[in-house]
Amino acid sequence: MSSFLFPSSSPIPKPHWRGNSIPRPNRPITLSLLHGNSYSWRLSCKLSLDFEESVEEDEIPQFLDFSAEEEEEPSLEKETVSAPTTTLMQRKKKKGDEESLEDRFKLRNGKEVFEEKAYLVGVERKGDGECLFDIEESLEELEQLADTAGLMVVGSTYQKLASPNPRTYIGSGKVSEIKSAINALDVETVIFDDELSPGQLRNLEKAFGGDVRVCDRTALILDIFNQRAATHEAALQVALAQMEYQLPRLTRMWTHLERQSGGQVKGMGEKQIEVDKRILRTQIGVLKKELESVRKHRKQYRSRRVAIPVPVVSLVGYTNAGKSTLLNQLTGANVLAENRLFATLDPTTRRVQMHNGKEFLLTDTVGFIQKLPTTLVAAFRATLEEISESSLLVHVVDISHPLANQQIEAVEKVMSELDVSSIPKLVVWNKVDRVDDPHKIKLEAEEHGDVICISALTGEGLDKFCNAVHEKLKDSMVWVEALLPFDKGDLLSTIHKVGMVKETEYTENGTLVRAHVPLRFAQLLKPMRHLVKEASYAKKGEIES
Ligand SMILES: Nc1nc2c(ncn2[C@@H]2O[C@H](COP(=O)(O)OP(=O)(O)OP(=O)(O)O)[C@@H](O)[C@H]2O)c(=O)[nH]1
Ligand SMILES: [Mg+2]
Repeated sequence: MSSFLFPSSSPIPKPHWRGNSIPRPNRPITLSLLHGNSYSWRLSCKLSLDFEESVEEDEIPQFLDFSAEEEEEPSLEKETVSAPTTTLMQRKKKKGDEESLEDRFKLRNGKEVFEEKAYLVGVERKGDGECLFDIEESLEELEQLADTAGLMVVGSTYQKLASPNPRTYIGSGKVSEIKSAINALDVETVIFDDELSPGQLRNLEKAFGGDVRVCDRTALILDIFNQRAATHEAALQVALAQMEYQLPRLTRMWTHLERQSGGQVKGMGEKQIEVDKRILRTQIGVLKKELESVRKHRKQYRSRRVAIPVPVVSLVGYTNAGKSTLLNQLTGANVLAENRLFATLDPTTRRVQMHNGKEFLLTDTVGFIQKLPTTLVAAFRATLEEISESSLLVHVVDISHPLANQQIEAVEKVMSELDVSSIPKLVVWNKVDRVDDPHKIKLEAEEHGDVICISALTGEGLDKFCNAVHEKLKDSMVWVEALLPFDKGDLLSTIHKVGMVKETEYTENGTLVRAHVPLRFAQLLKPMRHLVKEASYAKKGEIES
């Protein structure tokens, strides 16, 4: 566990342990520490249990179930036992369905997670032209997100409203309807398609009863990012985004104090909330400092890369569009590419060598999604800054997706927030092997003019893609004439690799090159460009005399 998330002295989390299987001697068991009130926090660790005495099979508890009470905790903490712990046990006993419960532990993102039953809820805003996806499409995507997070979606509903209800997001009738569905379908988590305010979250939890976890799209995405974070920097960024999300939502945690004491300690809960918030703010500060130092290191690495005059091309696009598959195809890299959302969080850069000997660096990075949480965009800004330093942006589109147009718009919306409008762009329609009528799609692409059709999976169109990249890179190159002395043969071969050579001429003082080269490289060639001027002045002088 990352110690910055839940230091043992912090009263913020309500740790709640769940074991994944029936404990038996010498059999490894995975314990998951779940946060009681939010879906956002989870830690898993594997351990083996030693039984001190032999016990009969039927005496062995069917599921390990620890609450924070068993640990040395401050007394305030002891009073807050997470409700879902008992729910899971009761539910299991109630159903008597031991095996099916064990079956619900699934491997997700390399981690074992308990596949909770989830119910999805959305609101369609009447007359809202802002929304790119209609409500059913948005809920479908939410289902994919839930699946990626390791949840089992058992139902969904939505309501058309002029604007979401400020108290409960949905109307009271809908709340009752969902309550019935919770009972009928044995729902453990209700996920809302929009970010809920702290008040809405609290009221909904109250309305559904303590057993049910209520979370929103943002918490779900943060949870996926948390599961996916593979590097230290990504983990820090996600933890920061989670804490920023959590900060205004701390309010509900201590309200039980007032309830339990019949109001005698009124105000105590509020005091504790302030303490919690202060602790969380301190942790946020520590995280930010740690992130800064990690970033400093990455910057150093990047500046070393900048010294290499190879143009950088960044792949951007909606999550699952095929960016990593394209990088893998072109470079033989081994970036995880799979049919789940947010497979990639960290930027990966590889060198692409084209058939004609030209080279460029290709960077794959985190995918976008509609309603991307602002806390995440802010936390990942540094990672996304890599994009703003590229010579070319390649927007990868999954053209086989029924919502390709909406996805394009969603990507453009995020890009407009990133201040990259000055960088040349190339649009690539990927997965042409999956469309019903590839011929029609290719004709459409031709009509658009600036679109390349490819299949990153089969390799179709990749040569055309590389040529288009090279042509586009010319936009970010500058025209130079340089006289390279004969002992600078290495520079000449670099110009051939990264630039576009129009002509070379061998003179008695060296090779005269006329070419388009990346701006950074043009600066490196400055002394040799002066040589051209000097040579032409000298020539002019000779003619005149
Ligand atoms: N049929 C087909 N499938 C593809 C193609 N390109 C990618 N895929 C599949 O689409 C899924 C997503 O591919 P990724 O490369 O992981 O997508 P990504 O854009 O990197 O996704 P994120 O990292 O989540 O942003 C994988 O199952 C790929 O095999 C293609 O050209 N044709
Ligand atoms: Mg990827």
